[in-house]
Amino acid sequence: MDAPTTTSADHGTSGENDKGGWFTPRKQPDQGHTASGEAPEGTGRERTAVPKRPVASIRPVGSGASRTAPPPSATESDAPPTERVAAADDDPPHRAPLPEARHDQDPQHPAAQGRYPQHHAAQGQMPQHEAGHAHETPMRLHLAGHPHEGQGAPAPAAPQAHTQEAQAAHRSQSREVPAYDDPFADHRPPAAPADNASPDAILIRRTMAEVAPVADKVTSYFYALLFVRHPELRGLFPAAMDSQRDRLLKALLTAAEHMDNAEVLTEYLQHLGRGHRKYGTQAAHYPAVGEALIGALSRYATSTWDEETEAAWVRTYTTISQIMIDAAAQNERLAPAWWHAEVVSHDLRTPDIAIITVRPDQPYAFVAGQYTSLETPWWPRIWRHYSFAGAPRSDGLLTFHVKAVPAGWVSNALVHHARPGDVLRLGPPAGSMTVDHTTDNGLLCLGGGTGIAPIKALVEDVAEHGTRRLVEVFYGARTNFDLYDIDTMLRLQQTHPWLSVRPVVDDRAHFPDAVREFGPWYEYSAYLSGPPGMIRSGVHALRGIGIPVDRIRHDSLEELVAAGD
Ligand SMILES: NC(=O)C1=CN([C@@H]2O[C@H](COP(=O)(O)OP(=O)(O)OC[C@H]3O[C@@H](n4cnc5c(N)ncnc54)[C@H](O)[C@@H]3O)[C@@H](O)[C@H]2O)C=CC1
Repeated sequence: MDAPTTTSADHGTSGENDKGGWFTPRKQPDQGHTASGEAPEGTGRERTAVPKRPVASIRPVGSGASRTAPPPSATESDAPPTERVAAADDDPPHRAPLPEARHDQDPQHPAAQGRYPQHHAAQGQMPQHEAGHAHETPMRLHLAGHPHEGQGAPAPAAPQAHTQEAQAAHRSQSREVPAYDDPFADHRPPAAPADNASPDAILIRRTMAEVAPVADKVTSYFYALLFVRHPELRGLFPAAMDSQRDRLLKALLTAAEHMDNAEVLTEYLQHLGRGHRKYGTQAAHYPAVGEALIGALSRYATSTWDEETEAAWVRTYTTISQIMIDAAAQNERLAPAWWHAEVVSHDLRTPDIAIITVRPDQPYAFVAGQYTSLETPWWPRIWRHYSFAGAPRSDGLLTFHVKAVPAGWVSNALVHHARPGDVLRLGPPAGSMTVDHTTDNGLLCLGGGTGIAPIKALVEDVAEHGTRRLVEVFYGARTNFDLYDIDTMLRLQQTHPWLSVRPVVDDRAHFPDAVREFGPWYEYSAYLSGPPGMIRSGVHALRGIGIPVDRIRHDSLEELVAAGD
């Protein structure tokens, strides 16, 4: 997924715990993992030496109370904040009494003569490939409903070892919890009736309703307050605070709004807390963020803000931050905050799509279908999401499919500048679009464009488990040329008799409709990966052919929609 994650955020830094913030986390922060060794910014062919890890990342945490306050963490200096908001240095608003943190409430070119049918899946022989795109072996495509008859099961493969931590992380992610961001974006529950909502939730929602029309102003003011009061935090943010800057604020507000949905919220916040380790976020940063949050809300919710409301926000933010802090602390024992990964191969498949393989500096456990966040040396602190284009490998290498999109900083750097020897940074694996090995349902997979990457991983995962499961892959592209990885998919089809691959060329965005011509799909679980619009129409098409929503998996639409790079 080429979805940006977190150019912003979140994380401030530094805060010394005893500096009079209105909120003091109950647990004192552990020594943080600050971002360090950032490569010089540039757009050219700078080569970057592998930065040294500043701190051993894995260590016991102990109880929160046993942790000690960290030294100031900002190791990078950056441009001063450009956001200026009137009264940014106003006196802080009236503060409600500090609450105790409530730990107990933790809650994818064949040649142009290709004959892939337009708007429906291909049948018959594949056209030959153009020069530079590998083999010319015509391959016969299966017809839906027949490809698996009389075919044997694939040879069992050795089970892939995963670390306890990766498995735990995988288990912990339900469909209801997108990997990042708004946990309710794809499955937004109906708002709890006012009389079922907690008193704090009612006050929180009242504030949210008032500030909604001026959300942009609240966002600007929030960051201005944060950086003016805590300029040391600015270095943890990207040099350019673009449209993604509000992801932290948005996440916090979303969480606050759904405080009554403790189960989903807790899982979301724990993931959010773990994910923020790669930014160098420390427990002591949370008060600064909380102050800015309250400051911005109180400034713009003028007609509804009162002591009671502020107290509700303080309690709510305290709970939110404590869950994130605890989750990050627990994760410190299990995994590094981030990994360095050296580019070992760079295969430019089309003028704007590259298949990039990297070697992490430490073991990197993940589950097929997941994705990671990735930072390049050219654009420090700008992270983007990419899916692993394969199941875990014994040599530990990881592969990504990257399409350079207009104005895409990270994607253009990766496609047009990255070369073997360059060193990237990776965040932890995330995502729940993974194979459920507890059933023997068939897999109906739709991969649009570079969205074919995680679909390939799912196919490899099924192959490694050695079970007889039918896998039907529809590979959508706007032109034949855009089927940049069809060779690989067809080779997999030749190897695995249970696998059927159907390229679907369509430039009118009707790709998902192809599945309607095949089936039936009653005994299948569906997996969707591609542009947001494809996901939406795909879900619609799949539900229309009788696949229940709980058997349809895809990554967070919220993240895909946010993809600008
Ligand atoms: N690189 C990666 O690891 C991953 C990328 N993605 C996402 O996949 C997308 C790939 O973009 P491109 O390769 O430029 O894809 P694209 O825009 O060329 O579209 C790919 C296919 O989806 C169909 N499609 C596009 N919009 C549609 C709509 N609204 N309704 C129905 N069908 C539609 C197209 O007709 C085509 O068949 C990006 O949004 C990326 O974020 C998703 C998962 C992994």
